[in-house]
Amino acid sequence: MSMIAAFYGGKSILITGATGFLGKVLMEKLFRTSPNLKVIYILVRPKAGQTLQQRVFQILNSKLFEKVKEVCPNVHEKIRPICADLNQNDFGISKEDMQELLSCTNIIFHCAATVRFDDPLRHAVQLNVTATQQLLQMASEMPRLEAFIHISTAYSNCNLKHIDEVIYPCPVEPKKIIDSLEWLDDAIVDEITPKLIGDRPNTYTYTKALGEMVVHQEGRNLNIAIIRPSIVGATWQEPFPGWVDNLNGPSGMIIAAGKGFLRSLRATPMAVADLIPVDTVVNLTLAAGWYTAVHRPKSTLIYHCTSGNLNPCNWLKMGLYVLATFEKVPFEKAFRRPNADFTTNILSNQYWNAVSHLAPAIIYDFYLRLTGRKPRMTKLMNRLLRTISMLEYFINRSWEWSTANTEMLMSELSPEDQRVFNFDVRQLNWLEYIENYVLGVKKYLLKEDMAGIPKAKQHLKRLRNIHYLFNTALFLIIWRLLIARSQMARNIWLFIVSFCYKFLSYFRASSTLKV
Ligand SMILES: CCCCCCCCCCCCCCCCCCCCCCCCCCCC(=O)SCCNC(=O)CCNC(=O)[C@H](O)C(C)(C)COP(=O)(O)OP(=O)(O)OC[C@H]1O[C@@H](n2cnc3c(N)ncnc32)[C@H](O)[C@@H]1OP(=O)(O)O
Ligand SMILES: NC(=O)C1=CN([C@@H]2O[C@H](COP(=O)(O)OP(=O)(O)OC[C@H]3O[C@@H](n4cnc5c(N)ncnc54)[C@H](OP(=O)(O)O)[C@@H]3O)[C@@H](O)[C@H]2O)C=CC1
Repeated sequence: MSMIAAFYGGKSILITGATGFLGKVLMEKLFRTSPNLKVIYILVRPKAGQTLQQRVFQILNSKLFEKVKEVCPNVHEKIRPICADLNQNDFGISKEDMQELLSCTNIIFHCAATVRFDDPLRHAVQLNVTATQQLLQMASEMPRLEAFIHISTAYSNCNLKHIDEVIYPCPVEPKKIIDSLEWLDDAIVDEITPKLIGDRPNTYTYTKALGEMVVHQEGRNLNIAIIRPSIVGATWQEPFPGWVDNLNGPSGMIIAAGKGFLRSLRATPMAVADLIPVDTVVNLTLAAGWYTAVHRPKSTLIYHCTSGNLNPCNWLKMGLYVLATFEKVPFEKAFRRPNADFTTNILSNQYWNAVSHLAPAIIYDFYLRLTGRKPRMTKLMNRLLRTISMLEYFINRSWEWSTANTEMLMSELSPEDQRVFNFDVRQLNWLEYIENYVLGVKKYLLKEDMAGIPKAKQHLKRLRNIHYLFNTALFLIIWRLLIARSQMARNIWLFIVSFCYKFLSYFRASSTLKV
């Protein structure tokens, strides 16, 4: 019997960010392995014209939850959506709901965050810092609380090269930042943002670091653990391989490469591609929840959930695995054939951006205009280039994360728990994982049918022929222009023609002699 699964039985669990990528997988695993848990409270906001109930209904009826329904048929009764917006005071939770949460919650998993790299500082602080502070305040009023698990990111200290499982202080206290944002106007905040974030690349990593500091300072009387995952990717094993539902991190890039939009990338081929499957993060999170509640460590433990030091893979290998998978399972209606290069040089990257990205987009838009349609490719390409420029920081560096706490936790698990809540990334086969990831992107993000693969292959063949034809025509035009203008080009041309003629004559003569 799994001790961890048994521990969550009968518990009331509060999850923030349950409608997000990680939150959904966390909820699924909890219901599947501890179907006798009492209730999962989820803080949800109405969104995109959908009520809370509609959002929950959609999640529970998705493919991800198919297995859950077999082991926990009354899952609808065990999930309790609570209307909440983490940007509001007291999260805008009604008095009755708040009362229930305060008196019943046993475990908190705080996953909600803004993961956008370009969020204005004010918004990122509101969600990643102030909301965390408010949740800690709530937690301190919960008499039955056994553990508070905060999800951070391994990149919260990406300004360092070697990162230990400790909290690194930020120069300006989070409280001071929160206070000053109350009276500073947006223009001044924008002006001081680069100074505040310092050598971090964006407001996301900076505010996640501030969030950790808040947890450390204001959660002293609570049983807390912090999980720091690196780049979270599709599921590895559970509930099935390759599940993914948003474009963050590599998923968007896999689509862009598979559809032939992304043809070159400024990336360091040998830098470590620190991907971690979402189900691995969830297993570690649940194990940490159990350990924190049962063993009550004296200080806040931080767990690095990374792959680089245990089972490293670099961007070159990952890129080649992705490209190899496109050969077997191509995406439909590609713009160009998937084929990409990594470059580390900024100038050559700009050249390839112009030649491989912008020029084909402009030519295609010209064709759309000619055929009376609205041009859209250049706009799309510029958006993609902007996204890539924000990811470049992460694909041109390597970090070393120590994993002593994570390894300690693994050793504390029974053999059964090591199997059910497996977070040993050493067992991961990257090629197999990437194949399933690409397949998952095709199925769950692009909603493409496997029956369309022969047609997609046919389409790629057509694109290859167009590519050859285009290159040949371009070569001939340039050559013709050169011959018209340069004596040297004419001489080379005459030399090639006479050489070919002599070669053919010799070949013909020798074959006549043989007969
Ligand atoms: C030498 C030889 C080599 C040969 C081999 C070469 C092979 C190369 C093949 C290439 C194969 C590729 C596979 C490898 C991938 C490499 C890249 C991997 C990148 C990894 C990055 C890791 C970062 C990790 C950081 C830390 C991790 C975390 O803690 S947080 C999680 C990460 N967070 C994010 O990823 C958020 C990023 N997103 C944003 O910040 C914003 O969305 C944005 C700034 C990117 C865009 O903002 P904007 O306001 O313009 O648009 P928005 O409204 O958000 O969306 C507009 C449309 O764009 C779509 N979208 C959104 N995000 C992405 C995305 N990441 N990728 C693609 N598209 C995206 C969005 O859905 C919208 O679409 P529509 O609705 O259709 O308009
Ligand atoms: N994805 C990754 O690569 C990594 C993620 N992480 C961390 O993991 C955690 C989960 O990330 P992930 O699941 O990928 O992110 P998602 O963007 O998929 O999910 C974010 C969640 O936060 C919720 N949320 C955002 N704003 C509010 C708000 N104002 N009120 C209520 N809820 C809100 C979202 O709700 P809604 O659906 O309503 O928008 C959603 O449920 C985050 O803390 C992130 O920092 C760490 C490392 C890597």
